[in-house]
Amino acid sequence: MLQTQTIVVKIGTSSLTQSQTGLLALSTIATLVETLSHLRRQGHRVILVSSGAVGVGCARLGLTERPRTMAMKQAVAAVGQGRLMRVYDDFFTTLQQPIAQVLLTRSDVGERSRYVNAYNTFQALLDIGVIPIVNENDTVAVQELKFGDNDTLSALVASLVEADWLFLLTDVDRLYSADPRSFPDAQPIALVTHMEQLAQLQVQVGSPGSQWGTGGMVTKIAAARIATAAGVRTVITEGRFPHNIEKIIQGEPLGTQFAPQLQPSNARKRWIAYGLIPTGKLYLDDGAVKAICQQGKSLLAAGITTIEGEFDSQDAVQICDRFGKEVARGIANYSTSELQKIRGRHSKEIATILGYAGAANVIHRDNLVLL
Ligand SMILES: Nc1ncnc2c1ncn2[C@@H]1O[C@H](COP(=O)(O)OP(=O)(O)O)[C@@H](O)[C@H]1O
Ligand SMILES: N[C@@H](CCC(=O)OP(=O)(O)O)C(=O)O
Repeated sequence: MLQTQTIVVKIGTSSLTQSQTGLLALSTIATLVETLSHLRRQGHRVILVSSGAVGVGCARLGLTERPRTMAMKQAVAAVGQGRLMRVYDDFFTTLQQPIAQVLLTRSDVGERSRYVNAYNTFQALLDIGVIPIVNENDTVAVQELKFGDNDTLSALVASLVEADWLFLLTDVDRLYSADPRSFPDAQPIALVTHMEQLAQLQVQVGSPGSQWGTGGMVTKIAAARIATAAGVRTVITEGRFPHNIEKIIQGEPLGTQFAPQLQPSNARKRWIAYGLIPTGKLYLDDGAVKAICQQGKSLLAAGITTIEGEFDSQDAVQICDRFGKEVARGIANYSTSELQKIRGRHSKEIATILGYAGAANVIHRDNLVLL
């Protein structure tokens, strides 16, 4: 028997609802509930990240398309989330499986103490055999502080709980070299051992497939990047056949599997990379990019060419090469206004320029995460 695994399963609106009517896909939900309850009874720790609040809310209110304004989306999500949980509770209760609702916003993981608190709550729920059902707290999240899509949210949850598996259930059986709806000859991809492979294969990810889905494959691949960096094996597979989750855990090569990185970053670094919300951007010259990316050095003021955004000391910033490609994230020791004065200058000059002695580096390597 397989040792206890922590398994995060994310199901998208496209799998939870019928494409024509927008009504719930009850047989899919029933099979999903059966599968997850079975995994629980085998001793595994299971978390479900479920979309569908907006989709179900629309169906309940008889709306024929996804609302456009933020306030209306939030209102519709408030209608749908309760309905969705009611359905899950009915199904799971039939199998005597307790569940819990966990609604998160971006700021819940952006602050270290709340992140740690969320971790503790998940562990407590899993310890007592509950399946937490997670969604973004759509009703209160403001645009700038939204995860925006549940693929990303599920990857952050998988990283937070140090899961073994993340399953992204959707309405295609796997990732293809291009969107199979538009390119019927697109080639299926079974295994991705490292993310650069996708660029080498020139995989095209298109736009969301269904009327209700939000992110298409773009957000699923971004999620796979976050999760695999945290050591989580990630699988994109078809939501219509939730039983496949068990087959995949037992080794069947279904869906597209993304191998976990062998040396996952530590919990604090993962939080710096994906929990914190960056408020600025630093552009580096080539020498500085090499120093931080290849030599494991701290970032010095001398290598910074341009600064964007308004941030304070100890805020998170994105670090980009001269082409604007993000190469790392980190916590800055200086604010925007301080950095404007010291960028491009030698560390020894900092005290004279600012009139006080600060840190010798702009971002210490312990606070720096390569992406
Ligand atoms: N390279 C690709 N391989 C597979 N599907 C793709 C690809 N590019 C785009 N897609 C589209 O992504 C859709 C799934 O995304 P989405 O509708 O957002 O689902 P969900 O609601 O499950 O998150 C598929 O229906 C498919 O049309
Ligand atoms: N929080 C939103 C989900 C947004 C989302 O990512 O949807 P989907 O692309 O269907 O996974 C909802 O419950 O409707």
